[in-house]
Order: sequence, then C-alpha cells, then structure tokens
Amino acid sequence: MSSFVLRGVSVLGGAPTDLFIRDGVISSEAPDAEIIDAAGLVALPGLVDLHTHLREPGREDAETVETGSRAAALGGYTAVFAMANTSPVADTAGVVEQVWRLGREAGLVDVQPIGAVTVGLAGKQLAELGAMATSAAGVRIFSDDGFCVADPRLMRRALEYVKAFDGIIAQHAEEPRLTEGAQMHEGEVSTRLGLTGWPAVAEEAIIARDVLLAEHVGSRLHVCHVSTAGSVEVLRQAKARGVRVTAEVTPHHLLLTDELAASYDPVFKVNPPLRTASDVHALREALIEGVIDVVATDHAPHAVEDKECEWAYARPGMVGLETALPVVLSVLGERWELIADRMSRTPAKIAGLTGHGTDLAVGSPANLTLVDPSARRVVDPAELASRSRNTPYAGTTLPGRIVATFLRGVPTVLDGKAVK
Ligand SMILES: NC(=O)N[C@@H](CC(=O)O)C(=O)O
Repeated sequence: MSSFVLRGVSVLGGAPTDLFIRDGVISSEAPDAEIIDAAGLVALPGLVDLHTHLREPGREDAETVETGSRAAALGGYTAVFAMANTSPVADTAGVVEQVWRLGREAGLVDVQPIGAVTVGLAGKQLAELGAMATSAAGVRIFSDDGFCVADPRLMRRALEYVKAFDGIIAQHAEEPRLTEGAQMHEGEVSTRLGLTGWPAVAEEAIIARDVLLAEHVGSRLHVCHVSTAGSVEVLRQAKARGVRVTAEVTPHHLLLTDELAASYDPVFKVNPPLRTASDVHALREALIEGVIDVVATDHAPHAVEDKECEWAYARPGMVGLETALPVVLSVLGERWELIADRMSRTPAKIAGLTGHGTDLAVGSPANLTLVDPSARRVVDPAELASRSRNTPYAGTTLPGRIVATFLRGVPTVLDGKAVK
C-alpha cells in the first residue's frame, strides 16, 4: 500500500504542516512516501452524507452505485448513506446487502444502505427492520424518504422497534393531505405563478408530531431536509426539552429560494420545495447554532426525460454531491471547524459510523479530503461525474475545489480527478 505526505497542508484551517499517510492511517512519519504539494490546501475529515439517492437497483439510467460513489468522492465524501427508494425498494435484507456489496465493489466511498421503514414505501406495514439491521449491511437508519410515514401508529411502532438496536427513523416530514397536487412552496410566488402550493405547515406539523412520538417512546428521530423557519422553532423547543432528535438541511435550501420557480425551469423543482429568503436565513442560523445538526445533500439524480419537460410533470430533485462543499463554503465562509463538524463529524456520530469524521490525529483511518479554498469553479453540468445533469448551479461560480480524497489511505481523487 502506498504512503503519502501532504506537504504544507492546513489541517482544518490550522498552521501549515506535513500530514503523513501510511498503511491506511494517519501516521507520524512515512518513509519513501509519495509527496503531494498541499501548500494552500485545507485537509478535512472525509465528508459523510446521510442522504444520497444512488438509484440502483432500478434506475441505473439516472445513477448507479458506482457513478454516484465517484460523484461523492469528487465532492470530498468518504461515506454516503443510500436512500431506500430504489426499485425494488430497499425493504429487505437482500436488497440492502446488494447495495452494500455494490458499494464495496466500486470501492470509492463507504456506501451504507438506508432501509425502508414500510414495505414498498407504501406506509401500510413495517418492513423487516430487524433483518436489515442484522444483515451484512448492518442497517441503522431507516427511512421512507420520498414519502412521509404519515400514519402515526406506524411511526410510533417503527420508533419503538429500532430502539432495540439504537436505530434511527429518518422522517421525510410532509403531511400528504396538505400537499396534494403541490408544485412549489405555498406563498406569494406560487400565487403569482398560479402553481399549487406546498405549505410550510405540512412539514412543521409532522415534525411536531414526531418529536412528541420520539419523546413518548424514548427513541431516536432524524428529520430529513428541514426547509422552513417554523420547523427550526419546533426542533429548537424539542431539543431544549431533551428529545433525541437530529436534523439535516440540504445545500440548496441554504442558498436558493422559491423565486427561482418563476423561470418554470424544472431543475429548480425539488421536494421539499425551495422556500423564502427568510427561511433560508433561519436555516443558516440554525445550522451554525446546531439546532440543525448536519448538512446532507439529498443528491437526487434524474434522467433527462424526467427533468426536461413541463414543470408539472417533472420529478422533484437535484444532484448535489459534487457541489455540496462549494455551496456550503459560499454560505458559511471558511469556517473549517464548523464545516468539518456539520459535514463529517456529526453525521458520522449520528449514524454510529466509526473511522469517519475523525480529527485526523495519528492513528486515525486516513479518510480525508483536500480542498483548495482559493479556487473558483463555474459549474458545468457536462463535467459532472454523476450520470444525471440536473444541477441548479449550471453557470454559477462557486468557491473551493476538491483536489484530493483518500479512503483509508487510498486516493479516490487526485488533482481534482477521479482515480478510477
Ligand atoms: N428530494 C427530491 O426532490 N426527490 C427525491 C425524493 C423526495 O424526497 O421526494 C428523489 O428520490 O428524487
């Protein structure tokens, strides 16, 4: 196995130093190491994404475990959690093991499958949570993402069930009766455009219900893609009471607003929808404060025919793995400790994922990424490694370039290019 020395690197924004990688771990020395000139580059623990759609099995035309893993590595990630809304749905030990094995074969990031909460994401009957937990994939997080577990009794049962193995239910918070026919955020812009609205309260009502359920049964709830200022307030109160709840926000909800829907370009159609500038402001503050624990991409690749059509017929979702860190840098600035915490340390901790999100001390597994904060990049969809092109940032200049990524000491990205 090769050794590397990252010469003159700044670890988490600290003074320039040499970082040695040997036998897959951070080391105090590495004789005969390959030298990487890392002057001006910042080393972060490899990013960990709690919310990625890899589309395999079923929609390999939009993404595969391998292409999504490559996009992740290029974005600075060393671990991603793959959502269960595949076809077939990841609701059995067989499917989660398949995804897990495909991830190992690709060998670019650690792919951790998320299991479905209900059979077929249909919201009627609990899936085989225990069998997925004890499978080779060792599933800890369960989600019907794309759909809300709307039935409160089923949600309660799921929360109770996963307590046995310290599992987590990750909820897509959307009261379905309040979002029937919804096309975008319900507000001034939807009224102007004449599009059916997705009201903020549809998210907030489910989060409020679920924090009470989680508190009642003493279990762990994680809230996917929080998008409104009101949700932040519900979470703030729940956390103050000691409820075991964590939450994520996507890069796009930290940057973009519902005004973009006025273009009628379906690239801006996403679930939950882009909200108002005051929601964006509240989400940023909540992330800095820690009321929202982590940034998760909700990388949602879609084939051309599902996106390049009329707004009403387009699928919701945006690709995000390759632009997440640049977007977060543009929002937070070079607050490296905060970025490492919200994009690596805390997601790894929530998921109980060892070896990721470390402080890069001697002896830690060498899961890390090198960023050039001075570089600027104009996003070109044609250059994305993802099999899909539905980025909302085409033509936008974003700060920061991911120069290299290492997975257990093996480079997956060098000179900004995927190694394999
Ligand atoms: N986030 C999205 O807009 N889309 C997700 C599922 C979903 O949450 O609707 C997808 O799988 O495409």
